[in-house]
Amino acid sequence: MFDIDIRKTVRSPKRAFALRVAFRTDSQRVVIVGPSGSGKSLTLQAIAGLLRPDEGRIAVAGTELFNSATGRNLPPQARKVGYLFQDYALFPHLNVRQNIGFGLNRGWFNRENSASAVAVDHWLDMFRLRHVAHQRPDELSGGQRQRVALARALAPQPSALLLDEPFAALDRGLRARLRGELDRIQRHLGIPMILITHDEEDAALLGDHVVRLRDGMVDDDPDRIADAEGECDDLALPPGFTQTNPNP
Ligand SMILES: Nc1ncnc2c1ncn2[C@@H]1O[C@H](COP(=O)(O)OP(=O)(O)OP(=O)(O)O)[C@@H](O)[C@H]1O
Repeated sequence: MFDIDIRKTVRSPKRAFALRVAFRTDSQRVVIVGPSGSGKSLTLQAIAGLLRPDEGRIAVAGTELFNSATGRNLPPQARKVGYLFQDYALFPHLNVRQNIGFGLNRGWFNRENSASAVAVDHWLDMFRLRHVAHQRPDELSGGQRQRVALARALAPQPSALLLDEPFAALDRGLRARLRGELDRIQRHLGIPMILITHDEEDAALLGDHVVRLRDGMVDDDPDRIADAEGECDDLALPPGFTQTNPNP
């Protein structure tokens, strides 16, 4: 289902980060977990076609999307992958219905045609959004915004779904509910997905295949990941702060 081998070095003026990620799985449900800065988003961007690897090969659901050896590099729109951004990236001046239909109507100015109207109705019902269909993103709750973004990513019927920290902006209760909802919807649609997260609970429920990243590489030793998550424990306090409870 996913055959990924990405090598990419990204550089900022003071630092270079080397991404060397390879995994292959027949599972439809992949979760990439790892600490901040381990290369999760870069990996997802490379699969979506938003970042060109220096070398490697990317194949999803039997379609080769990138191969440095042959020069194949499908543009993002030809990859047919739905991408859910961390901040959802909804269009602020479009209502829920228009956001979901955006990819179906191909452009800002195209009027909704009857086939896409039926399709949008379907997604509004599936995600329980019909009662807010005419509201704009700033008039929605966090959970509703997340469901609109998911419906918009799924509406063009992509061959795979890529989710960048889909629950990060939500509180714990909502997070658990929407995690369950994504679980049901993925099973219902049978769509291959890769989800990236810091949260082991996401990995436990949604990750039939779990890829652990550290420092840009796949790490098969979970204890080392746990160490990395705790790295900030040893940070010095800022000037003027006193530690009131050194051994909580
Ligand atoms: N365009 C870029 N140019 C230079 N360095 C970059 C660029 N994008 C990301 N990086 C660096 O690459 C590393 C991995 O970034 P990435 O966004 O993939 O991390 P992540 O695991 O998704 O982190 P987080 O969980 O915080 O979102 C980071 O150290 C980051 O600073």
